[in-house]
Amino acid sequence: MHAHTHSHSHDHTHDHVCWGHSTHSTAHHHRLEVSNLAVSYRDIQALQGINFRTECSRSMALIGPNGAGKSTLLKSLAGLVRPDAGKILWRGKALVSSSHEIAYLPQRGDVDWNFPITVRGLVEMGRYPNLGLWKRYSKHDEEIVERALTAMNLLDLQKRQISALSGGQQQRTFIARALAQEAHVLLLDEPFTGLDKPAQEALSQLFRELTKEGRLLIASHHDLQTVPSIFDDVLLLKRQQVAFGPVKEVFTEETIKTAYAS
Ligand SMILES: Nc1ncnc2c1ncn2[C@@H]1O[C@H](COP(=O)(O)OP(=O)(O)OP(=O)(O)O)[C@@H](O)[C@H]1O
Repeated sequence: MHAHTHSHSHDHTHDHVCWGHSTHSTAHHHRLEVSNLAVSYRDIQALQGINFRTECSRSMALIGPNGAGKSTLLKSLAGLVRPDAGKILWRGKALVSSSHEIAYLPQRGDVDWNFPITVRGLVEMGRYPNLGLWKRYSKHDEEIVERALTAMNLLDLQKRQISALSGGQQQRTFIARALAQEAHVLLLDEPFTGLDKPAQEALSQLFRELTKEGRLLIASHHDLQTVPSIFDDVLLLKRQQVAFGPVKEVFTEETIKTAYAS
């Protein structure tokens, strides 16, 4: 684990980021390819036959009924669950779970919001994968944390405990941590759940900005109505893949019916 963190710390240059102002575009290298993915928990086949390709600057919704495998797919992309079969390639290589390029935000219910840590403290944790074994938290790290807090409009709240935040503020704190990590790929498990309308609107605006900057966003989502306004692509699933593609093309009455049919 530490060895991975270490080996990744050196390839952290601006040529490798998919956002920013690099003159030679490398965006086409920043592709995520999943082929024939299958995941099971002991005797439960949670997922099989998952196939899709996407890339930086796009956002993708994972849609399906309870137990369809949305969280399982996000966890396998985050390297937290080991697939039984299939491949996950990020930038042409097998995904390494400790890569700082991938950030994972668990479902709200899976987070211990009473854990004693401040907003700033949580965002600073985003720098750890980038530090390597011997490096110290530097001025540069501090600047990145500051920028992430600013971007998420959290400067005024930075000293607050995460337990004393609203749901929307908590989501922004986790996204700020992903920004501090300089993640290219954001994997979010039901980020809109528990947010009121204004907070949802703010979060979808934020999604648009993050993808415009060149990040790849993948989120499980429950509200079918808001899919077209938030996401570019959709993967409908029900333990198996029902459909994948641009929302406009594949998010149809028919595919939705297939995914939700009992
Ligand atoms: N740790 C686990 N051990 C055993 N079975 C699990 C585990 N996690 C998930 N499962 C099972 O795998 C299947 C897929 O679950 P998953 O949580 O991925 O679905 P989901 O689409 O995210 O559901 P929801 O919308 O309810 O969050 C379910 O049948 C679930 O019970």
